[in-house]
Amino acid sequence: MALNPVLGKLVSKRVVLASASPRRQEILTNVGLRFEVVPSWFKETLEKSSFAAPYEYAVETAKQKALEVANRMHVKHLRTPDIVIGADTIVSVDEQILEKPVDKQDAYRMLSRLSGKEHSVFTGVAIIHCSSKGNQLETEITDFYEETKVKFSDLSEELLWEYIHSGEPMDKAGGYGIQALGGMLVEYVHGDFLNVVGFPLNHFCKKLAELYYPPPKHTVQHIKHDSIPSVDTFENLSDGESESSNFTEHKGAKKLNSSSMCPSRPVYNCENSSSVRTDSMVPLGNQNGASESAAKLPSKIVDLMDGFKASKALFVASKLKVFDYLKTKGPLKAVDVANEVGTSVCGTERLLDACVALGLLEKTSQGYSNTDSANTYLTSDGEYSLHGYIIHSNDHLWPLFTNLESAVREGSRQNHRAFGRKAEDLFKDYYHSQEVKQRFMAAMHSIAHLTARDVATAFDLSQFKSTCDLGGCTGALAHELIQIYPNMKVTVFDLPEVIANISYFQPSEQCAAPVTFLSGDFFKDNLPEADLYILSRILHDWPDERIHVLLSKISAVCKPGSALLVAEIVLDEQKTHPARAVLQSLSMTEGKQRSGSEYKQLLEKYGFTDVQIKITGTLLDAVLCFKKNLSP
Ligand SMILES: Cc1cn([C@H]2C[C@H](O)[C@@H](COP(=O)(O)OP(=O)(O)OP(=O)(O)O)O2)c(=O)[nH]c1=O
Repeated sequence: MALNPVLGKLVSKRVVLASASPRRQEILTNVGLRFEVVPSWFKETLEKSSFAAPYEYAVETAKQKALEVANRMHVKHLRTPDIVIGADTIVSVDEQILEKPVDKQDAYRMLSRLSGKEHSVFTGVAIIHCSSKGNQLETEITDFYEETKVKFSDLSEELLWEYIHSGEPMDKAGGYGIQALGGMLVEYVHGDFLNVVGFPLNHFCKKLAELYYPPPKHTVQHIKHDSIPSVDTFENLSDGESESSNFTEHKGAKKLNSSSMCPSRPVYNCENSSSVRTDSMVPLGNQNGASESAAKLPSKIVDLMDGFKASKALFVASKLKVFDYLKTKGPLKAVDVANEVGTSVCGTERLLDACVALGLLEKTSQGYSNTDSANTYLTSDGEYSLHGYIIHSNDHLWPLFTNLESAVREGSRQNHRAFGRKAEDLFKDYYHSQEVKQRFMAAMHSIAHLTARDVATAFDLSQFKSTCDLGGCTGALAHELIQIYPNMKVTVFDLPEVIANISYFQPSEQCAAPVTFLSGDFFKDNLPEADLYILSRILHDWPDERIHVLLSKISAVCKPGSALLVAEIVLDEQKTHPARAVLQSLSMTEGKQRSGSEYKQLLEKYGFTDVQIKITGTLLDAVLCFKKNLSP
């Protein structure tokens, strides 16, 4: 399926996501969809027993969520969106529908029902194409659902309550979040994982493809609703009235007079429920009146043109500690954030809205708050905080990249232009002031901590009793190695100015076998003895002559059978992917990124053999090789 062209069809449209779910926002943002978020006020109170199947309930709720937003925007704000997307996720077990728990007891009730069993997660989705004729809102509704089967292990009471007390279950259907701690409860998943998290992206894209690239006319069932009934929050409605009005709604077309709000509570008649499903509806071409043959928007190029603005918005919000304030005090209005941070209200509001557009924050009537991933990655104390690396990117890489044109013209690093001093030696530059040193260490720590598990588990390292992480900085990888291989003794070997500053980065709980930190310069000093040496994110930074010194020393100290683990981004053989590595090269260090065969060649040159390369698919790949046994 050609994904980009499908989503590209939405670029020129005003798309609204009628959902407060940060997960849905994240899933759609991640694939580059641009949309506004207008959470629906529709109360999820449809009578469940009146639906023949659980998915019908989810589809109808999704539809009503989207219709409420479309209608509200049209009537109250006179801003008719082109497309409104609504979704509803439910868990179904033993014919019962579970939504979000109302309290901890309710979460307990739900999770104990799911324990040891398979259940279904249904997400209903409604895509509503809107247009405005005179005073009237006209809509065409496409809806569908996706089912994923999930099986839980048997959950002990202790585990169950510990999970409930984590707070995670409360805003999630069925009382669990598969994408986080709840993942530990799950034995298997059959079907679309993202469907469980709240949005069936694959089915959504297929649906868009059907809508925008319809098959030849004779195979398409084309149904047009002239309009849909106005929907309010369905709170004060009489059953009798609503039932009759909704029966006709199921049949299809009805005129909407958007100026007269006419609340109605949809109740499914099971026999007729299938007539409501409008999977095969096709919108009547481009609702903005633009010709279909107009030039296609090059969305990738447009994204690249805007990319620097997005990066800078992230950097500035991080630097101002917006995510930290929102984590502890959110939701906050723009004026409150401005007061906390000491910035202008209008500038702060623009920045916060930009962060919402980028999927980093969410916005509701109570104010702005962090998305889950902002809490995890963007706060300075987040579990996998990237704050240090983001600040390094803003303060160090940004000025260098501002001079990229000169860097390309001259083929050299631009420290003199960016910082008024030459990069005589890469690390002398980083360590010239205490502040810069700490910033650099925080940056290295955040990436090392995030990638530690991938590097430590890329190969089974349990055979090695002693390991030396050369240039291991704060010990993030070393601590992970000890967690995974409790019998391993790990030494971090790094410059004295680094070792003097590591205390801030040590994990609070003491490991049974602590990491040993040793000061030294791996180019000049004797290396400690070890069965396994590690060079993580080192080789790409140094020129060939320095690498020659380093690898010769490691090779000399390595006993036959000992090994060297190199963690780097390994380029493909064409040396153009992954883009992260290629873009990193633009900072013009004297070192370079290498392909798998180049690493193999390099390591074999220094007496290493049996070179194995593991492409992890994450931020760092791993290369393991062994010191050649002496010939008999
Ligand atoms: C089962 C499961 C659900 N969920 C979430 C997805 C949905 O956000 C939520 C179900 O509630 P929904 O009512 O579908 O959505 P919502 O209240 O979050 O947002 P809105 O009504 O504004 O659209 O549960 C997970 O995040 N992980 C899971 O594993």
